[in-house]
Amino acid sequence: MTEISAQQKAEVLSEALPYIQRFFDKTIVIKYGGNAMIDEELKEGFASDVVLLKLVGMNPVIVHGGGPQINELLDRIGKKGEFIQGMRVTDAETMDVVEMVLGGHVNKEIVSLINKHGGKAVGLTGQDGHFIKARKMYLKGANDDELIDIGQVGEIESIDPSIVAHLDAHDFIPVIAPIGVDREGESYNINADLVAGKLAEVLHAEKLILMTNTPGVLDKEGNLLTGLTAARIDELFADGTISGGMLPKISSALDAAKNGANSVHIIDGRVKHALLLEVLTSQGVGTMIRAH
Ligand SMILES: Nc1ncnc2c1ncn2[C@@H]1O[C@H](COP(=O)(O)OP(=O)(O)O)[C@@H](O)[C@H]1O
Ligand SMILES: CC(=O)N[C@@H](CCC(=O)OP(=O)(O)O)C(=O)O
Repeated sequence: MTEISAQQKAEVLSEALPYIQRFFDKTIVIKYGGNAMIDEELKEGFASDVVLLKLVGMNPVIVHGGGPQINELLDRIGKKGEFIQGMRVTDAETMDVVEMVLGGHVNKEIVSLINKHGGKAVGLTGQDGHFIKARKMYLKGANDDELIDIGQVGEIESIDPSIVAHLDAHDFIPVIAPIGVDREGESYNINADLVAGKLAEVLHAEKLILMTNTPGVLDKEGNLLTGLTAARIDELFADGTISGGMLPKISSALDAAKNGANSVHIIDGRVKHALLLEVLTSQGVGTMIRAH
């Protein structure tokens, strides 16, 4: 990194003032993808950024993924992770692993890192207070009437925002694992992008930030698309530019942009302090998704 002078440092800090004013007391939903949890330095940087945003008066709400971490544990028990349209095929044994990894290890690691940096993080899954109500999801097949069963995967029926709002109001930082529950108490594995998007809607978030492992959405030549509207997204879906895990990500980003989140961004979580750059500087990185 090139050295910057004391004067330049002061200017960077001063540049944050209008953003702090604009986002004071606003909710920022941050999806921390499993692919962005690469090394300790990045994870520490993420945790300290979250604490900084909270201390300057914003309400960060974290939803985390953990896809690669689930794959790692599946590998260890000799099971291969399988995805269809960006969704994990989840049989009963896989669901146990999902609950262990998302509700256990990954959630607790993020909570503990935030707390180490001086925040007051509280870990939750949708089971807590039944706040994420889910039902079994089926994927659409090639023909419209064909439905694909992918096991214990859920789609969101509703999210009760009150627990998160209570935690925010008392200076806690909610850290949410994407597990939902139905009326019978059955757990469902939900794609974390869907939970983050819906949460941003019900909380009327100022920002939804999806942190992943690409510079943003790329076109077929690999160039970064800095802004996308619904019409352009339809074209990119149709010509196959968007695939795999980017499918649910863009769908939920667009739904959130249409239904209540003020601005929606897909950013590169492999960049150190990507969160601070996005929220507190004019160097917003990645792709911004807009309804129109
Ligand atoms: N057009 C595209 N632009 C960028 N990434 C894409 C695109 N289409 C598919 N992808 C894939 O989507 C991945 C991000 O989704 P995913 O693996 O689910 O990440 P996360 O764990 O962060 O949710 C990228 O690493 C890339 O492989
Ligand atoms: C149904 C489904 O696909 N659930 C995801 C939940 C975790 C997730 O979304 O993690 P990333 O954000 O790191 O991809 C999974 O099992 O991998």
